[in-house]
Parts: sequence; C-alpha cells; structure tokens
Amino acid sequence: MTNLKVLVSSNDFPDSGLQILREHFTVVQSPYSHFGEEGATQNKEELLKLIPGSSALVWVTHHPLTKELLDKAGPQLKIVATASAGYNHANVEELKARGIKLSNTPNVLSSAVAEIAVSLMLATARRFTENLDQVRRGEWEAGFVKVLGQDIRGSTVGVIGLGGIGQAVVKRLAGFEVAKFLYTGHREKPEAKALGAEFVNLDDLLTKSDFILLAVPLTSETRHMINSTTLGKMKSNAILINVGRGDLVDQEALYDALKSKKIYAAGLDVTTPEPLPKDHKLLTLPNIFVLPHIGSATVRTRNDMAVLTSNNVVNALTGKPLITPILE
Ligand SMILES: O=C(O)C(=O)CO
Repeated sequence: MTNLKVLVSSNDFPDSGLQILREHFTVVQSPYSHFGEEGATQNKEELLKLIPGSSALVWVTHHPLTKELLDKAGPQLKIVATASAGYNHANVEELKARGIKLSNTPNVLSSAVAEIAVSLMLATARRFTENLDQVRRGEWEAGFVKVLGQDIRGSTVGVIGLGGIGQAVVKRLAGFEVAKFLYTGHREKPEAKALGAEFVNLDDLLTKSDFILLAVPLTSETRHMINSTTLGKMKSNAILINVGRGDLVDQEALYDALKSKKIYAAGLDVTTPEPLPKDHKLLTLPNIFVLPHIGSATVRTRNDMAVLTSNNVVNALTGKPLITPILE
C-alpha cells in the first residue's frame, strides 16, 4: 500500500471496486451521493474539502468535473477514472490541457443498457403507460379492441450510433423478426455485416425507421440532434428510444411531437435534467415511458464497472497503460 490518495466521489461505489483501491492506496470517500439537488450540493461542498492532495479521482456519477475542483485537487492529480461509459461531464479539454489521464467504462455495460433499450421499445410499442394507468384506475378497456400497440416484428429499426451498445441492441433483437436494421454514424462499422445492419445517412434513417434508437455519446455535434427538424422527418408511427444522454434531444420539440402525435411514442432512460421533476410536462403525456437512468443499474454490471474503474486507477498510478483510456 502507498500513501497515494484516491478520492471516491460518492458513497455508492461498490465494494468490489473499493477493495482493489484499498489494497494499493489511501482511499478517501465522500459520505454523500450525487443524486438529488440536496445530495449534489452537499457532495460538492464535501468534495471541495476532500479533494486536495488526491492523485486519482474515482468519479462515480455524472457530476460536472469543474475547473474549481481540479484546481483544488492540486498538481499531483494523475487520473480521473469515471465509472460510466459516457464522459461528457468530465471536462475533457481541461484534463487534456493539464496532462491528466481519463478513463471510462465502455463495453462492460453494453448488455445491461441494451436490455433497457429493448425494454423501452416494448414498453412504448405496447403502450405500457396507458395500459398500466387503466390497471391502476381499475378501468380496463373491455373487448377485442384494447389499447392497440405496434409490433416489433416486421419493423425497421434504425440505430444512431452502432457502437458497443447499439450492436448489443441489434443482437438482442435477433429473435424479434425485425425486417431491417439501419444504422448511421461517422463511418461504416465492420461489425455491421454480421449483424445484418445497413449503413445509411441520417435522413434515410429518420424517414424509414419505425424505431429510432439513440446510442451515441453527447458531444457538441450530437447535442439536440433530435429537434423539430429531425422529428419532422420521422414517420407518424416512429418510436424514439434514448439510452444515451438527455441532451441528445430537444425536449421541447419532443413534447410537441408527442402531444400532436407527429410521432407515435418515446421511451427515455435519460432526460434533462436528472431527476426529471415529477411535474415535468413530458410526464403528462400518455405516449411516453420514462425510466430514471437505470441503463447500467444491475448488480453484476455495476460491479464490473467498479472493478474496471479501479483497475484503471491502479494502472495509472503504477505506470501501466490504462485499460480503457480516453486520455492517456
Ligand atoms: O455509463 C454511462 O454513461 C451510463 O449512462 C449508463 O447508463
């Protein structure tokens, strides 16, 4: 064990990851979580107190890594290891300018997030929100014609971003008799052939797909890529699924498109903000199904993410290459 200090940024980092860190370093952990307005404020104050002298930061959720925090940490900071695949909160340019390494946790969460994407497809296509509401009200529609949904069978599924998560969704849909998989992105993916997915431009994907899956990182290029213009190109039976980041979607435009039935439905695991306030107007719509960002929230996946995060820290502080580098 060394005296190098590792700060774990919230109280819910799994023991599997903590154990690895404790074998090597002096571990300091915030007693708060990032979640909720109060938790986030308390945690920020606590982190400002705990961060000086840290050689590594284990960044557990999506709290922004501000210049203020980095300044407080001090010049010995070598690595930020974020326990997430997405790293839009990690202030990449600032880390790069300061020569600080950055790692994330891709791949280990692809199957869990893909399961949530498929769940959202089913929940929206089969109108779980309206149907569950009927059950809760004790007012089931009688007869043959119930709240009728759409089939995944025979549909065209368009994937925006055929990376690890997008590919895992296509694999999981193998038994659903999907008619066609389309995908778009910066370039064709070698994996697409085996998956039977056809590379198209964004406009083609938007105009032809029955399901549109967002599985791209949030960048300045992808922010609000779903807006009134792109929503306007979708089919009236289109279902939008977002397992990426809330800001990929202009939520005002999405509200209008769902309210006016310009598109059929939306299933969101990610929103802006998170948590979405319970009186948010999106939640008044019958054709939306919202989850509280649980894509990677299984015991196994969270443990895998924690172990990978900690092993990245061990490697960075013992002079070995990062396992999953963003900045090295
Ligand atoms: O790891 C991430 O970036 C996630 O949002 C998982 O749901």
